Amino acid sequence: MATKRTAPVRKVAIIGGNRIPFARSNGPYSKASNQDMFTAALDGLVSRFSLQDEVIGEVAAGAVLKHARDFNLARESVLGSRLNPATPASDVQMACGTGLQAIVNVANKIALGQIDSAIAGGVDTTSDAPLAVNDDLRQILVQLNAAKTLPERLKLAAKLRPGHIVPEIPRNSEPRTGLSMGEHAALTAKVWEITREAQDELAATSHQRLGAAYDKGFFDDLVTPYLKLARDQNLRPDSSVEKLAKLKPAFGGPEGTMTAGNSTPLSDGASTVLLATEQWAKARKLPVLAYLTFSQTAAVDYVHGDEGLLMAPAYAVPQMLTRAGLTLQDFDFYEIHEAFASQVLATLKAWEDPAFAKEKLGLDEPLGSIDRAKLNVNGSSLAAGHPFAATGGRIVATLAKLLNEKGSGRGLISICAAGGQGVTAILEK
Ligand SMILES: CC(=O)SCCNC(=O)CCNC(=O)[C@H](O)C(C)(C)COP(=O)(O)OP(=O)(O)OC[C@H]1O[C@@H](n2cnc3c(N)ncnc32)[C@H](O)[C@@H]1OP(=O)(O)O
Repeated sequence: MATKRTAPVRKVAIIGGNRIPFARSNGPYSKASNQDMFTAALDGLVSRFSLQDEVIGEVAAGAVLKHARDFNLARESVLGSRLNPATPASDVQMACGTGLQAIVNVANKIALGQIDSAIAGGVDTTSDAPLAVNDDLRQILVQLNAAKTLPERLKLAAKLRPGHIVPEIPRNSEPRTGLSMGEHAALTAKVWEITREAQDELAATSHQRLGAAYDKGFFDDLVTPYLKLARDQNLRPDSSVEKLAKLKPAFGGPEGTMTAGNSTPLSDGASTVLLATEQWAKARKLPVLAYLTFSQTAAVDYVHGDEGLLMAPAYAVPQMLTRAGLTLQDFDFYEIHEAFASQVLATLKAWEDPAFAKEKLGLDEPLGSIDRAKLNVNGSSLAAGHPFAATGGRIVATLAKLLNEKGSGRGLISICAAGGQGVTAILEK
């Protein structure tokens, strides 16, 4: 492994975060739009850090499922918030990696001296998914709109058929394979021989830890109640391996090991993170929770190759460790997004596997195992839910606070994303 450590030009401080509790799809947020939820998360951050009428260097955010009207989602949310309207904003899209990628984008601008402060995050709703009209109807409507004469319009209107009203519903699947994320993950679970018991144990632990963290007030300054929800709706603190063992397979056929309990639920929610230079924070007497020091993206060829769709972090993390001159064991906390319990376990197994190290990573030795007591210590997506683009902000704010509480140390973030991509980062205190 290389030992050279390349420091950023300016340190990127994480000041804090704010999110709304995550809800289950078609639940309490079913009437809220992406803009409603992201504005609520943003305004909660404004209140928390007294940012009323502040001009922030940039707000970056995204949503995986977006209506056409949300082409400028981040900017519209800024205009709907109490930030100064002179705050510029940009939209980001990297599937489930969107939130973390938005954070990395603005962190890089801070490091390079282009801005001094930023807010980044994401939002998603599967309740208010954008339905599209089918291609034939779209063509007729576009032509109707352009038609100049009544006969032209009548001729086009005569082409309308009852079947045209069937909408195109966005599918939670990969366009190039037609398989859902869950079906892809089930293939990977089989390859890596991930057992049902191991998945259920990870899921139960996630619920128990998230519940305990809420009980001890960990989220009091990270989560703002919204639409009568004070905690993540999916959370079942009394979750147990015995209860989870009773659920029937959801992916991978009748013999499949993946269930509704060890897969993330479809969710709605939004998150934000405040980042800045140390000087900006000092000028406002805002303590720094942690610093974002490294990040990495990677992608795998899941279409033609034998790679699992969600295995890109297995590549991004070793690449990042090499650049940072660190080993997988040099961390106090590991935040691995729980898209599915099987995906977390497959990634951990890949890092332990000598053949994967040699053949896929070109390394003499595997990365090795991690201390599981340090993994997702306050729960993760299986318990909290996973509104796709909002997960990165949830994880960064959680980890920064954990490091601040510890007073020192280092945390690893790993997020898998649709399209065979992965986004990872290192936070340090
Ligand atoms: C990069 C990435 O992040 S990829 C990941 C992207 N995310 C996804 O793909 C989402 C995947 N998830 C899904 O599609 C859906 O949540 C599914 C298909 C797994 C499950 O959907 P549903 O069947 O609607 O789930 P539902 O909430 O009804 O749960 C089914 C049952 O399991 C039970 N259950 C769910 N979780 C638990 C739990 N932790 N403990 C005990 N029981 C549970 C429910 O109570 C329900 O029981 P019931 O049938 O008696 O009412």
